[in-house]
Amino acid sequence: APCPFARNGGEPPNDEVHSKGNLRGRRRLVDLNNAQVKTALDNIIENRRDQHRRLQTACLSEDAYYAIEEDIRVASETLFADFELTTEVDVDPSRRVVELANVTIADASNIGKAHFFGGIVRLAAHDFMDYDPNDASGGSQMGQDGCIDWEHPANAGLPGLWCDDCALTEIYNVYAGEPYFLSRADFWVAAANAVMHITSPEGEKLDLASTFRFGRVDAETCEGSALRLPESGSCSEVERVFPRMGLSWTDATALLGAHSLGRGDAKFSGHHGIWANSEAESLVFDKRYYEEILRRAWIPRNLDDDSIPQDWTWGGAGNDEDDAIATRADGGGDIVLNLSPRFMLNTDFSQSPCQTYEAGSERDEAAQAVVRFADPRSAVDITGPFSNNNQPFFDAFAVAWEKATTNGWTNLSTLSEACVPDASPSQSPSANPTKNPSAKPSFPPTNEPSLGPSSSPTNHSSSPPSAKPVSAPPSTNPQRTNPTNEPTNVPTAEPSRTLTLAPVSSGDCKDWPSTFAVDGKGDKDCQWVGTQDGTFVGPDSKKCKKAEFHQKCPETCNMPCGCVPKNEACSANEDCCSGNCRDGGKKAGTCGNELFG
Ligand code: HEM
Repeated sequence: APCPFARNGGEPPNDEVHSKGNLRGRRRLVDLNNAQVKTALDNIIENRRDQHRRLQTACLSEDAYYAIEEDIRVASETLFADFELTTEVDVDPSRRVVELANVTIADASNIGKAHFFGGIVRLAAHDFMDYDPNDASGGSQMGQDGCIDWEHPANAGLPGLWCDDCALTEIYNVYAGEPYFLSRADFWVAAANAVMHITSPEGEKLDLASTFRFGRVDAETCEGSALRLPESGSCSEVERVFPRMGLSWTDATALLGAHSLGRGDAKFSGHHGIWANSEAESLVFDKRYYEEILRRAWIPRNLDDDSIPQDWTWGGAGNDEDDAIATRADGGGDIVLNLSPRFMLNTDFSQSPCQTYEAGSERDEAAQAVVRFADPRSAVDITGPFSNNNQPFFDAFAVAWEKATTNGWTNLSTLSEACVPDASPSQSPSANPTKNPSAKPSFPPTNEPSLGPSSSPTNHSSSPPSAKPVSAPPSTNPQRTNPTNEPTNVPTAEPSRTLTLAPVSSGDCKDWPSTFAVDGKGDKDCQWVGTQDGTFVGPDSKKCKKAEFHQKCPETCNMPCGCVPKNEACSANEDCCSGNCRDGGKKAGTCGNELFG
């Protein structure tokens, strides 16, 4: 074939002459605009890639996949082992002590463990939520490519999970080299799958092995990635990001159920607390997130403080308290003793019936999915009680997760039952890590409950790994799909809800008005329960004073209409929607005052 570097008729250049004066180099530079030359260079690069692919393991076995899970389980148990509290604790008098009697040491340990598990799932999600098939301005369409912007505040907390001496990174180093050559992107998905398998309820384990795919190639840069991630401020962020990823409202709603796991941290996002109802529950991947959305009388939090992002909480005990810090008398360090406040983000609420928009709007699909995933036992009272069946949620999650984690890739490979040793050359490419795969990482036991993503920089480096292992491209030659104009919201068949929606609009907040069962008078809406002029003042309402209402569903926007059920004494520190109401030391029966006053 004619030599692309030759000027005269494609004759091969005289190597001796060229090499002496370094003419070959210069000639190449001169000819870079030549299409023929470009093609030749592309071929050379492509050949190099092929070479790498041949060196890559063509196979990832189920054993290896589950070995990752086992490593993560062992790491979590070692890092966050429950510890015995053998000595007295001195509670810091400057901090309020909350429900001290209810807090166990296991809770303190669970905080760290849930954050470790939650952080792993969040890491995978932050990698895939930057996918945009129509925008390759950052170098690619992004998506699950092992690349996130570590410096950006949107990813705050994650560098404490993925750093040179972080447990998760150490586990990865085992699988980054021979014979696995797993990319970071593949590993983050496998690790998140492992977490969901470990933390889902016994007897209902969510095993995503059958939909797991490997072969993604890592990107080393992804400029602008963090700007593509959703912010927590409003429902429209869900609309900005998820349809772009080819996901439906049902998919988005299912993915957000991952918030049943882990926590928000004032240090990182500014949103502090857990979505679940207890530290122990925040360690479980299940449908509680949807139950919580439906069953609580959510009220806005941090409206008056610009330095803290606004979100939602409810009137449960500990939800508005400071942390209580106990110092171990034996010098073992501080222990956070409070139950974390329960919270929801504005974006979480976009999935809730409480913010259903116009009847027939796309968002209604999300509202209905929330009800379906929560699986209330009664079709009329969707605020509970709920079944123990996680299947509707898990089924939808598996579909959405597969789409989200494979977006933009084709020809990814599935796990094999077993891998046959490959006869192909075994020498690994120089770019690949060479760590001995049989050397399992070890995690020193610790008594501190605060390790993990929330730990201080003294325990974990605050920056991502300086020399991130780079994987060879996979043998299956996966490719990025071409930009497509995928349909934005895929309609899904939904069961119909029995309650009638009559949205009330109030600025950005559109509420689904509560209905109240009024003894002997049928259902009444919040407007009726409020004062005559429509100002909603809860217990000050003339009608509320009769205290003969049963609240059917929570108000979330700006209509704090929560009445005390007839003859119900406020004995428990619970919210109105659970049938009881907060006491908080005040007179029984002042639920509305306590919640909304
Ligand atoms: C609208 C989209 C989303 C928003 C606005 C959002 C926002 C947040 C925020 C503010 C936090 C707290 C972070 C911190 O302070 O440490 C968080 C944590 C978390 N997110 Fe999301 N998220 C979204 C989607 C997702 C998705 C799709 C997943 C997974 C499928 C996910 C999984 C998690 C998990 C597991 C945590 C707990 C992390 C931990 O315990 O460290 N999120 N998210």
